Amino acid sequence: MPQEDLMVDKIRLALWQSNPTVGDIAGNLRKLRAARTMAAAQGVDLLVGSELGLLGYAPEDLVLRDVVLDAARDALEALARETADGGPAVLVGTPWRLPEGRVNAALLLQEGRISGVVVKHRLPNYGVFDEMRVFTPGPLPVPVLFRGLRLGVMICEDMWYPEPARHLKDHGADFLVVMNGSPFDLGKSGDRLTHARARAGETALSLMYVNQVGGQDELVFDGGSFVIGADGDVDVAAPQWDEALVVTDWAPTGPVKSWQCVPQPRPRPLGRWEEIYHALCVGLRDYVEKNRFPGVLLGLSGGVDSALSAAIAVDALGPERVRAVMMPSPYTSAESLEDAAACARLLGIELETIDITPAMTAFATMLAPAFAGRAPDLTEENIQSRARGLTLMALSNKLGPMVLSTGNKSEMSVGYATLYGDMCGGFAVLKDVYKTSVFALSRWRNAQRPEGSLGPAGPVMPERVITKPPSAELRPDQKDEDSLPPYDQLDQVLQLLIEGQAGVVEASQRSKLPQDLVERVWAMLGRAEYKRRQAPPGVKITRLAFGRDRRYPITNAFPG
Ligand SMILES: Nc1ncnc2c1ncn2[C@@H]1O[C@H](COP(=O)(O)OP(=O)(O)OC[C@H]2O[C@@H]([n+]3cccc(C(=O)O)c3)[C@H](O)[C@@H]2O)[C@@H](O)[C@H]1O
Ligand SMILES: Nc1ncnc2c1ncn2[C@@H]1O[C@H](COP(=O)(O)OP(=O)(O)OP(=O)(O)O)[C@@H](O)[C@H]1O
Ligand SMILES: NC(=O)CC[C@H](N)C(=O)O
Repeated sequence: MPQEDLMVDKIRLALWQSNPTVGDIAGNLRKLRAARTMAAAQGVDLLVGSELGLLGYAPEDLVLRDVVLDAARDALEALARETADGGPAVLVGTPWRLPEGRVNAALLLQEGRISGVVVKHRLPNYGVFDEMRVFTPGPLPVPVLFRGLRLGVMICEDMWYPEPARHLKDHGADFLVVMNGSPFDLGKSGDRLTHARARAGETALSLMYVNQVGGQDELVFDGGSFVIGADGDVDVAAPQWDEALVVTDWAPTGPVKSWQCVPQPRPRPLGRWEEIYHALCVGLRDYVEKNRFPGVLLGLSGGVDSALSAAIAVDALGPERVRAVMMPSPYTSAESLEDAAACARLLGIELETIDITPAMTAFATMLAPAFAGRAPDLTEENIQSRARGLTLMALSNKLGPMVLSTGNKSEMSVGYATLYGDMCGGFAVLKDVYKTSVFALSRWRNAQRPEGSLGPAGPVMPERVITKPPSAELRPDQKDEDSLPPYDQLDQVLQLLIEGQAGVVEASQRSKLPQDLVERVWAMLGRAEYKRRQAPPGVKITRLAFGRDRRYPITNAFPG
């Protein structure tokens, strides 16, 4: 019977906002089956997943391996057979092999078979994306048929340009369904809505947007799936930062009988600091869980970076999975000892003390002949930082938790950190957070406990940790501002030079700060590239994070 004759007058679609683990096809399939069972219990006709949901986004070079594609195909064929049970059909994202090459695809599974394949047309190849490297682009998409409906399926980047949606509309799409692996950054949810509204407006079609949630290496996915009407109004919104199965009801309405979704109450939108804090917790939690660490350990100095890193770790993993170590030297102040102890107490974590003075003495003795006649300088300061790094790595080797690195974006920008010292570790949760934001997030967390947190209510660090001048305490009376511009100025200039891509003259004009200060920051930024290449990964939250997003040569003789 022709599909049009089967045309339904209402349909129930479930949006499956899932947190897959990249590469875990069997585990992701298990979760998809569980979601389908839940959807079946609610009378769902079609379950819609996120981009490459079976393998997880972003799979990078994994999809170049034939065994991976074979495993994805076997899993898909098994799931397709299961849809003969009369339960919901499934629209699932997966890498797929076609005669033209390896593609980023969406497969419609219904009535025991694969009934449609849609291929991603626009492969993003900028910023953190490298899809041209591993996939062949498909032609402009045409609708897939489901119970007489023409589903206008697009995959992520395809929604960011007008042609795919227009092509689907020209081929009779009843509404648009977009499957996404769209990572979080500040401002991303606004961008998504702008593009979704543009496509809905141009085609006069409603649009369903399904995104992944969870952390994957440096990327974190906020979910935030939604449905908008052709008028651009948000009818349905899934929560951010959590897995969700959202059941939606659709019917042709209005004078022209266009398919629309029945509106639902929407979750409370998150504020700026709350959103960033969630991103950091989810990014760290999933890195630790998906790489199967029992927990984390970190140096707790009494300073704000390690205090905030510890708070995030406790909120994400629970106090019993976070271990802190105070490693005093002769330069450590009584204030720092008190503040580290107070942080640990407030967070409910164990604080161990391991004095690094014996290591400093041992190195001084070992190096004395080689250093004869030379005055102490930065070398000895870095040895302190390295003694701490070595101690933490030894504890990690012996006991199993991953070392949490505490460096922030301001320090990473200008190289204000010791290679193989405080830069050592597996993951740097604050890597993309400027120091001024570290202060703001600390104040925010002291004032409220985030929803879903495994940490305590109430303040997590003494006020003094936030208000005292930052110091590395590697020599008497040292302050960060002896070597760096004040953080409010430094961060303003860095944001202009990095995210704003401004030149020195423009950054000086826009910040109203002296050009020689901006030149100094620009020089430090360039010189520190070698350190950043050796830095641990961390959660991307800004428009331009270090790592895959910003690739400058280390050896770089371009003047200015
Ligand atoms: N282009 C390049 N490619 C590869 N390697 C390069 C390099 N340039 C230098 N190097 C190597 O790197 C070494 C210099 O780097 P490194 O040993 O790290 O030392 P360095 O950058 O000279 O000093 C560390 C800086 O970080 C500050 N710090 C340390 C610890 C904590 C904090 C804090 O407040 O959080 C701040 C400290 O006050 C100092 O300003 C050189 O001796 C050389 O071996
Ligand atoms: N006395 C210490 N005991 C334990 N860890 C330390 C100590 N000093 C430094 N560290 C570790 O090294 C990291 C870099 O610390 P440092 O004090 O040099 O600068 P910072 O960037 O101001 O960090 P923080 O604000 O946490 O002090 C700290 O975050 C901490 O993890
Ligand atoms: N997976 C993708 O195609 C992501 C690209 C897209 N522009 C986004 O970040 O939302």
